[in-house]
Amino acid sequence: MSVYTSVSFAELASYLEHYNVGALSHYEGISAGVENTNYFVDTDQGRYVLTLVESVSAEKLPFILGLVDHLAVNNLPCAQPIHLNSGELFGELNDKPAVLMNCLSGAPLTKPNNQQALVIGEALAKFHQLSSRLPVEEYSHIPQWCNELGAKLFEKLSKADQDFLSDALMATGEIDWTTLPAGPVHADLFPDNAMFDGNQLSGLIDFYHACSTPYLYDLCVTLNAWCFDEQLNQFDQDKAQQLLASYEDVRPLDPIEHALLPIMMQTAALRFWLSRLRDYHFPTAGEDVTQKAPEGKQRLLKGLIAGNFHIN
Ligand SMILES: Nc1ncnc2c1ncn2[C@@H]1O[C@H](COP(=O)(O)OP(=O)(O)OP(=O)(O)O)[C@@H](O)[C@H]1O
Ligand SMILES: N[C@@H](CCO)C(=O)O
Repeated sequence: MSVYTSVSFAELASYLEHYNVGALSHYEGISAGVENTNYFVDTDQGRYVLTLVESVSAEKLPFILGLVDHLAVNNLPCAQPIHLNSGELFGELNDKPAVLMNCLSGAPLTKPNNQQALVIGEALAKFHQLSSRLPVEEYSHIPQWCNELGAKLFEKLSKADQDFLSDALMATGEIDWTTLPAGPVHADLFPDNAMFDGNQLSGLIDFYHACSTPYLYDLCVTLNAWCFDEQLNQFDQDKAQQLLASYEDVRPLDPIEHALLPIMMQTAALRFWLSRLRDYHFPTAGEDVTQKAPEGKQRLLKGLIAGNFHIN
């Protein structure tokens, strides 16, 4: 469970008076998630999810929540922010930006099956089509981000990992990102950020990594996360092909995107190896904090570089 910021019943009850959601009856910390503080909130009108945003600053929230609103209004299944009585999409509670969302049915996935991967490929392509109508804001150049974080982590690594990191940074740094179609993307569409009722997608959640960057990067984050089993160290090529095909049924890739798919999968694996190393070596203090193991992403990156994990 990740609860970095504790909230009392009285504090929450008073905060909810800024919304038209009824009176608080019960609340509990959510036993999942890594970066933000989440609570289930029950009122006499229903169940909601409150997020105290720890991972990004309040200045980024108009972009992030504006994107979610745009997707939801255009019928992409996703959690919808509840407006405060003032019309705002977020408020402040215990010095943290606070977002109240509708509570989706179903559960986040741990081990997605092929049908669910197919559903997510289609949803992601629709996401990209819809977001391409929005302006490119909050552009994120992932290789530069990796370089900066890699430099901070370097001295914490073994000699072998230092050499491995240097080679990976050099190889992934060679992509020309300016040629790739880009726009606002989710950037963290792991199975635990998709709520499913059986094989039906009830909604995408956790948009706090959203930024503008190439759509291909977002697709590769998703392919890596849905098709590589970190425990078994297995890349499911069939599942990856199905996810990619369902994506391309909606939004076919450009030839340049096809050509850069393998190296972009390496970039996406590198990005999450580094962020997990950061969380391990520079942990954020909290009451109860979940971490994900960096080794899984490093094994994925090694397999992608060796050419053992690929999509035909
Ligand atoms: N709108 C929602 N409806 C139902 N459950 C939700 C909703 N939003 C979040 N949850 C629950 O809360 C959990 C944690 O949410 P979330 O993934 O956003 O946390 P996080 O700390 O930002 O995650 P991450 O690990 O990706 O950084 C989810 O796994 C899900 O069980
Ligand atoms: N989805 C990320 C954690 C949150 O960004 C990971 O699995 O490392």
